[in-house]
Amino acid sequence: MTAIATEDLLRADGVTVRFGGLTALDDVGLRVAPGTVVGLIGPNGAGKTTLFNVLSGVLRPTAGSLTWKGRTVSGQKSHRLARAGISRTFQGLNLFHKMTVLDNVVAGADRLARGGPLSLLTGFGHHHRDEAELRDRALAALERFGIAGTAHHYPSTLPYGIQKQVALARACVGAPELLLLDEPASGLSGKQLDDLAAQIRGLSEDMAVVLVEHHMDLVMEVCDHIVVLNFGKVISTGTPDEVRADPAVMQAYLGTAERSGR
Ligand SMILES: Nc1ncnc2c1ncn2[C@@H]1O[C@H](COP(=O)(O)OP(=O)(O)OP(=O)(O)O)[C@@H](O)[C@H]1O
Repeated sequence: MTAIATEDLLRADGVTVRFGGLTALDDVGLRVAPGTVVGLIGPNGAGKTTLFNVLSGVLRPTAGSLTWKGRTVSGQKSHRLARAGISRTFQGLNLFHKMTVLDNVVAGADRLARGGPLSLLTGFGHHHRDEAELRDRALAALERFGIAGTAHHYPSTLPYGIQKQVALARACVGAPELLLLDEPASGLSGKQLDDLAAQIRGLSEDMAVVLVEHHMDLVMEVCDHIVVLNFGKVISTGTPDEVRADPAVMQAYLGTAERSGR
């Protein structure tokens, strides 16, 4: 590990990902300062999910580096990054459907277990005090997200909007310093979207947030800074107003609409 002086919580430099002959990300850089909400946008296939997978350790980039709180963490696996304080949600929610809501959220608190990561799930290094404390934490998280009444239900029996809140509670219960949100607005509408915007701003008081999202109103409302990808390259960065006014961004989205005949 190399320590460097930085005010960024997370920093990605020169990230390139190739899948065979396809370059999904090409020399991409990203910086996330503590307490900020960073939006990652771009047309379908731009590389947003691929970058998320790199930032959360799911995917090892072909080239480039990742720095967390001034230390290089390139190539570290997702459980190590989660333990370090980087948490994420998934487009498909990835809830454990054979576990209750409460147990799903307890699993998210694993990084705080004294017995070490995965001790609660595997029983290895299991600590009874851990279990009681982490259940209390999980219950508090369910209350914070307004879904305490669902604690003993199974996720698949709940409406989609509530399942999304369970996934969010699971991602936040371990007190991460960075939360990666993958399309949190998908499948939501009306008041749910307003509530989500308020929720993201509220979360950013405790942690930095990086948001992949197609819902532009939400992105423009909650983000401090936006990075725009197209065909794997960063084509624009700036405040919501700067990005909105950038002709390159409009062209990227128009180009996509023209290609799909919209
Ligand atoms: N595992 C993979 N193997 C091969 N190609 C992949 C793989 N994952 C992604 N790609 C390709 O990489 C490019 C970027 O995909 P990615 O899913 O990151 O885009 P995206 O911006 O998240 O798109 P969307 O908004 O539709 O979710 C696409 O051309 C995609 O087909």
